[in-house]
Amino acid sequence: MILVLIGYMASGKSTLGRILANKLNYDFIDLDDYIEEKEQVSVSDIFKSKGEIYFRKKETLYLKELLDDKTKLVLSLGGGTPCYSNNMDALKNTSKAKSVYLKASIPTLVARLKNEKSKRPLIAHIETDELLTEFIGKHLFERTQFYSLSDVTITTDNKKEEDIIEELVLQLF
Ligand SMILES: Nc1ncnc2c1ncn2[C@@H]1O[C@H](COP(=O)(O)OP(=O)(O)O)[C@@H](O)[C@H]1O
Ligand SMILES: O=C(O)C1=C[C@@H](OP(=O)(O)O)[C@@H](O)[C@H](O)C1
Ligand SMILES: [Mg+2]
Repeated sequence: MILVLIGYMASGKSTLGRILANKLNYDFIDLDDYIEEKEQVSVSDIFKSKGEIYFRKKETLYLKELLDDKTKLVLSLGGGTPCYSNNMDALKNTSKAKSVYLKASIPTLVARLKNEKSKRPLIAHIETDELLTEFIGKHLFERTQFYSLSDVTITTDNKKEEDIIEELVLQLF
């Protein structure tokens, strides 16, 4: 089984994925970290030097590699992974993978992302909270059609990490 965490930037995929894997005694891989390790360059630097399209190609390549090779894995995707190439089809078409959408509201995402813009190239240049709110609103609207294809959806607003994990385990098994 590969449990795949999906959701917008700062929905908690990387943080919760690590905790979930630990609880289940599964391996944990964060796709962004995996790409950085394989390419020997940070995600931000890939966007800067090679551009987003190059990043999306690598993201698809490594997602498929992990889906083929791994089992007993919690895999946290990047926020854009389900929305490019045929990545969501690849997830839906393997019986090995179960996908979880970590749903968070725009205010929750803004509150988290305003302090963590620098490591996220798509929003690093956005200067005010108002502009960030507007960007996230439109972007999340475009992406929700992909996120909603997940097998399980968990709302995460105002919930502690441990409580989300508990809910997740109950829904998954
Ligand atoms: N349930 C939660 N409650 C409060 N803060 C959270 C929660 N989940 C994640 N965070 C915080 O939000 C930020 C983004 O989390 P992260 O795991 O990096 O998200 P993602 O990988 O989805 O972009 C981090 O600072 C993390 O500590
Ligand atoms: O939403 C996106 O398109 C992206 C999200 C990031 O991951 P997180 O969702 O973990 O921030 C990272 O993959 C890259 O900066 C692009
Ligand atoms: Mg992450």
